Amino acid sequence: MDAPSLDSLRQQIDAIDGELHGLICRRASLVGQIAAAKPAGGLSMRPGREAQVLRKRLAAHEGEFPAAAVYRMWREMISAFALMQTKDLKIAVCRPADQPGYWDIARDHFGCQVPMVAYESPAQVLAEVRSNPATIGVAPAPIEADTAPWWPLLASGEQTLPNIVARLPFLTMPNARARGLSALVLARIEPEESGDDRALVSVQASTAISRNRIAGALTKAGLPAFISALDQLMAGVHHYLLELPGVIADGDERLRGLEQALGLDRGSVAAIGAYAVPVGARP
Ligand SMILES: C=C(O[C@@H]1C=C(C(=O)O)C=C[C@H]1O)C(=O)O
Repeated sequence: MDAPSLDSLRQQIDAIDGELHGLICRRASLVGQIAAAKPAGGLSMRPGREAQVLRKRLAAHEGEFPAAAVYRMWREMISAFALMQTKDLKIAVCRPADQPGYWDIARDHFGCQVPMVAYESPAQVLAEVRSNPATIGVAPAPIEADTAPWWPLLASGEQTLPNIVARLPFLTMPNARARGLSALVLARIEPEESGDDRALVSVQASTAISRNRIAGALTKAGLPAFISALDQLMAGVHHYLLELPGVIADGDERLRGLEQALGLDRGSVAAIGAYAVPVGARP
């Protein structure tokens, strides 16, 4: 049998494009119905649900077409749908002059439609998020070498403070600048379960606490063992950032138990968010 002509192959591609486009429009109208059922005002974004949708696509993917391209296409759709639901959605990105990679990370996640604005420091990003409930922040993920960590600012419990709701990149894009960078997403919504998550708990103390003591206190409070514990000293106060499996709400009584087990005042321990565990690098 003769190989099909280029014309006929292109006709098949045209037919597929028509179907794909039609399906995207159908998806959009379902998102419209979901949006109508959500409470008015505030952010429509559901980071846990988004992570589930993306994990499902990546797990089901096979063939030569790159998984990263599938991922990027879904991110573009989901972000456009998020903007359809929250018209004044905006992304405030901490993109220091010498770190352009954070811009790529944000754009790979939030796509080409949602307005993005660059700021020099995490404190500026936080201020933007606090001044507008429809602004989402992107700030460098904490590292111990940081001399002015931003995450302790999330622990005061004030009304306009956001939560950490995602970690980026969820999937590393092959052509992103500065691969290896990680960022956290800040938004004024509660973190939600995706099925594989890390809760972030901040502990403030006037004296140093050993990792062993933290581990013992977590057990005593009925909390799971920490996966990592970052230790930062700022203005004479020790700040610990604990990563625990799952999602922990700020009102969780076990956090009060942790304060007691560590002999700390009420308010010294705070849940500052959670993120869906990224799938990492895939071709
Ligand atoms: C459609 C929804 O709104 C947003 C868009 C999503 C999508 O396009 O799949 C998923 C989660 C939300 O961020 C939803 O809440 O399900």
